[in-house]
Amino acid sequence: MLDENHHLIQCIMDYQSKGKTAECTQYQQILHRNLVYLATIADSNQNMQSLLPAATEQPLDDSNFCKLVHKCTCNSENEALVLVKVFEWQQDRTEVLCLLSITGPNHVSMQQSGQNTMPTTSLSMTVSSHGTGPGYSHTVPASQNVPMQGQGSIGNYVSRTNISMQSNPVSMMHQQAATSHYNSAQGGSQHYQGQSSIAMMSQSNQGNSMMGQRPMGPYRPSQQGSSQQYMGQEEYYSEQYSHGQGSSEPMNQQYYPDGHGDYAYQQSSYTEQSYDRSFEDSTQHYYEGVSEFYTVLKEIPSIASRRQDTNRELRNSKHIHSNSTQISKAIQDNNLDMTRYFVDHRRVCVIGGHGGSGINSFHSEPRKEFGGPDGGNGGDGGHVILKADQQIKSLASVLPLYRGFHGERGRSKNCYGANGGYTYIKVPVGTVVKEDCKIVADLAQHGEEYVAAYGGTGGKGNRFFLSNENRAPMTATLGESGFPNAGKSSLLRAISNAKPAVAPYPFTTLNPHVGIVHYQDYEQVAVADVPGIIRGAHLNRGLGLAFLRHIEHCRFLLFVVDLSVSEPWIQLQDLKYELEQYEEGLSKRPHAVIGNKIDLPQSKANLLLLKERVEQSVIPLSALTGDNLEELLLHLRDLYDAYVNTEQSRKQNPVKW
Ligand SMILES: Nc1nc2c(ncn2[C@@H]2O[C@H](COP(=O)(O)OP(=O)(O)OP(=O)(O)O)[C@@H](O)[C@H]2O)c(=O)[nH]1
Ligand SMILES: [Mg+2]
Repeated sequence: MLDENHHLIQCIMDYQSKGKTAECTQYQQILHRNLVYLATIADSNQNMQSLLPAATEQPLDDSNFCKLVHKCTCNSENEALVLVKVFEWQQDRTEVLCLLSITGPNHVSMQQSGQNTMPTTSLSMTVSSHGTGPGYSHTVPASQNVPMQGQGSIGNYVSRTNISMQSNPVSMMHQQAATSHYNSAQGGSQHYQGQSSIAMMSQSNQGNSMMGQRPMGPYRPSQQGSSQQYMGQEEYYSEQYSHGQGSSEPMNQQYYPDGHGDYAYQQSSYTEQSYDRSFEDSTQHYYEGVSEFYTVLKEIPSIASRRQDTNRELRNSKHIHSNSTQISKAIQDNNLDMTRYFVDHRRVCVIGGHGGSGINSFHSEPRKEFGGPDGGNGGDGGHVILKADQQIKSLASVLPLYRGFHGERGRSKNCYGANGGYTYIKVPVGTVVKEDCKIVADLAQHGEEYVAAYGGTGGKGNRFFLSNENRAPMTATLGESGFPNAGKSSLLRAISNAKPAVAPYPFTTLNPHVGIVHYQDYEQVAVADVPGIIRGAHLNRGLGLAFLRHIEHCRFLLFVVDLSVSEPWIQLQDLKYELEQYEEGLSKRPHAVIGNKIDLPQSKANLLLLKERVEQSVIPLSALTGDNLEELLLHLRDLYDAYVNTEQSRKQNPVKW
């Protein structure tokens, strides 16, 4: 890649000196893609991220940008440090999108954890999600907006996942390209702040990235064109193919219109059966007809995918297509050897759409000045979904990065924001999807789907927080990740016969629920599941803390935190802080910290970090699978016995259920 960038930069500088702006722009765009690609790798690499702040050079202007990249790229071959600045080319060209640092030693580890551990052509995608829960539907007449200010829910959460995809051999060129092992990128970072509670307490939650494990909900019609992105992609390809057929390629040959044609170049008589040809035959056939400006070159596979992108960019240029001889010469002059490979392995970063924000609005009209809150909820962010399609024959059309559509913000008159549409990524039948080196999906049938990134939950409008206690709530939450809460209700269901509602969105539980835990010696402990608490709850944000009065008489507390999100200790800190604000000393009652969702892949790492940061022991468990519930029950009993002993030593009768 660096080698390739080096060529590109030389071309750009050449063209600049010759005043050929069109060509120059074209190459700049290609270079930009490469750099964004590098940035994607950096994004998934902690080592590199940690280096980013160190590289704070001032933004460069258009004239010296290329020189900087040139210099840095050249340095990279001999020196330990490479700095690459990625600029926004289309606009003012001075905005630094990303600073990328690669050091020699770290580079090695980066390769291991990231891109270069991929055997051949691979890609990384980033994913983030945000969404909304269900809301109330109120019919409210005309209203007027009151100046509103959405109050942040507890934190921003971005679920980011790197996925490795392998297309199972269809035939043809797989033998060389594919290898038997794949390493997916490290899971990206997630930023989540939350709390959780048992009297049971836990924060109204965001976030988990159990993308592969959450059952996919029923289809929603695509509102912003779930398939828009893909369609756009198709348009992109079909456009370039039509150019491709224009002047430089034989008339009796055509590309598949679905993207794999990029590599599966065929003659019109070429049928599906042709895929069963031997590798050599196919290869030979493959390069027929493109010899005009593509030279067959054996190159390292990891560069091949980038060359394909470059190749695609070049062919996409009307200017270049109008003068194929010129581009052919340009490629040869600059040693830009283009090779096509069957793409059977991609690393993709997918980011779910953000949930729209809820709004804070009050209804008002003549003779009805105080009509009450009517701020609608935000819409859910759109999922990013991989879908097996038998028309797709390779992963060539899969891009390195997909972002879901965002949900719309809520409006006054209790109008809910529209949900973000789904984004579909079409992949060949037989595609295997991996996250963190684990196979999470095998799309073996046409039409099978895998939700790679969930859209986030939209925020709640202030209408949601209307209650008898608060007739004029000023709270509205921002759109965020729509991932489930910490699992307090799930836990109560697991350890008792209580059946509180469980759902993958915040504020599922609106009122405290009590369940009874039975022990073999007929002792019983009552456990209360309370609504989630968000940061600022003591200021009446979210559902406030009013419900905590129900648990003021609880003798001990169970703090349930979601281990599947990053920095779970922040959930704990926030929760304790809010309790302390509600009643001094409340957070210091005898308590236990429960790390829920230990069944999720990223939880184990988070558990270690959490244990380092909290003094008391943490009980890791999974309310879903029942893992380690015994430890909780024993600890609960210890807390209970300690309470009983304390009361008895004070010659008081312990309160028993
Ligand atoms: N993978 C996994 N998912 C879990 C676990 N516990 C709960 N969940 C899921 O997390 C989501 C939220 O669970 P709830 O029990 O409703 O969470 P809560 O803390 O009660 O949420 P609120 O009532 O909204 O505050 C649900 O989709 C559960 O299936 C667990 O141990 N592992
Ligand atoms: Mg609940």
